[in-house]
Amino acid sequence: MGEIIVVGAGPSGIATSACLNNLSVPNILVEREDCFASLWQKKTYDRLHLHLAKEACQLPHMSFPTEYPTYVSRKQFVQYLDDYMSHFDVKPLYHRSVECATYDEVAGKWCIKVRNIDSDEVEEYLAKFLVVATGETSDAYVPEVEGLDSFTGQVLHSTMYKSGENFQNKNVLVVGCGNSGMEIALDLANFGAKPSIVVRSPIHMLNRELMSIGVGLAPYLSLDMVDGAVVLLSKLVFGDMTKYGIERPKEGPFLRKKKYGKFPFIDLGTVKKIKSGEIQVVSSFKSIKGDNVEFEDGKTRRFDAIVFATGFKRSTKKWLKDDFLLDDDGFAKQSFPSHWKGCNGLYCVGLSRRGLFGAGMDAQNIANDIKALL
Ligand SMILES: Cc1cc2nc3c(=O)[nH]c(=O)nc-3n(C[C@H](O)[C@H](O)[C@H](O)COP(=O)(O)OP(=O)(O)OC[C@H]3O[C@@H](n4cnc5c(N)ncnc54)[C@H](O)[C@@H]3O)c2cc1C
Ligand SMILES: NC(=O)C1=CN([C@@H]2O[C@H](COP(=O)(O)OP(=O)(O)OC[C@H]3O[C@@H](n4cnc5c(N)ncnc54)[C@H](OP(=O)(O)O)[C@@H]3O)[C@@H](O)[C@H]2O)C=CC1
Ligand SMILES: O=C(O)C(=O)Cc1c[nH]c2ccccc12
Repeated sequence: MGEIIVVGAGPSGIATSACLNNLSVPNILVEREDCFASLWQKKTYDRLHLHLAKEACQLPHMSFPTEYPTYVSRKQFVQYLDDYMSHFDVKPLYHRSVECATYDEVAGKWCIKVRNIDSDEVEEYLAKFLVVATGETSDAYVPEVEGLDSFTGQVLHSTMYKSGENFQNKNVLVVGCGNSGMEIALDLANFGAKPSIVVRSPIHMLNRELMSIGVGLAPYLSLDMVDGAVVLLSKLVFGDMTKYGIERPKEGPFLRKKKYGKFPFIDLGTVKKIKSGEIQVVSSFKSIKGDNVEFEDGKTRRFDAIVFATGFKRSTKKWLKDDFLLDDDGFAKQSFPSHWKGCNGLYCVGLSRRGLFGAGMDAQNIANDIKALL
């Protein structure tokens, strides 16, 4: 029994539990993995850093240590979260996977079925409030590809990739040119592999400085003006990339993020390696036969490994029996700023494509709302 159940001990769930503890509101935080921030501890690659300045990534009531760099490393971020949990007395129940949550109109409570992965028993919780903090990247997405099961080389999703250490001199196909794919291709090239990356759609190329300019201008200028400035600077910095097989979209990067949730690619050195030929850009592929990949442009090439950096999906709607709070893709259905509050004491945090900063704001809003309702 617990009046408040928070599902997911990533940054969002940790921040929510901390904000509730800060208001002396008891809560139970459940997590399916055996650790907190499992994405950051177990499902991201070694060289990863936060790609927004630390001021835009810290959780409520605790700044990053002053000695931290502007762009915090994965390990530093995990250490910060560990310190944050200790400071706010956040204690997740691990190896608890939520499998069903339904609202009991008569009891006026959420009935939550949680599988204890250690005992394989199903634990049942009744709660007045339910907070969904299961993340935008909770399930790896790998597209169906004709002949993939015939591929003789290594196949992995970006969540399984750690570094290019074991890929030296290997021909590696990276599928997907989001921030994961573009940085994994860079990492492979740095370790002496021979990466090719599939770019199937136009993409914007920014770097940390341009991103910072865009985020800094956003509160003062229209989206059009911010995008205009950032795209002009991007063209000055990166030049025309069409000869390398990369087009820019017609709509600006910040408009695309707002309209489609498409994050701009923030370059950390990939573009230079594409220009030098150390990273080859290839078109979409049609099929796989053994260790040969056939591309839409008719070319066939041999690869030793395929890394699917093809993003994520969400399975929240499979266990959460509610149609108001989340859309079918598992993102907040309502638009900012009231996206975090549902009906019958249901809330979501970190599901509005506004990153860690947005998740922190959601967490504080939810804790304040629940406190006022108790
Ligand atoms: C490679 C990568 C880099 C990123 N870099 C940045 C960045 O620089 N800046 C930024 O703002 N954002 C970044 N993001 C976005 C990312 O979503 C956030 O950084 C952050 O992880 C969101 O925290 P969260 O707690 O909402 O989700 P998550 O960190 O995904 O945590 C969700 C937790 O819920 C648990 N869970 C899921 N389903 C269940 C269930 N049914 N029962 C119990 N537990 C469950 C999961 O195991 C997980 O631990 C990045 C994402 C990726 C993949
Ligand atoms: N802090 C950091 O440095 C990093 C942050 N991130 C963040 O993590 C989140 C997830 O990023 P990421 O893992 O890159 O996932 P994304 O969803 O951002 O990108 C997925 C990519 O895969 C492509 N894709 C999907 N299916 C196919 C297919 N069948 N064939 C070819 N290409 C395909 C997409 O192309 P299309 O657009 O055409 O659909 C897209 O380029 C984002 O918020 C990102 O910003 C990720 C890595 C590093
Ligand atoms: O998911 C990520 O990688 C993020 O950095 C989230 C994010 C929050 N605000 C943004 C503005 C532009 C690009 C990404 C983000």
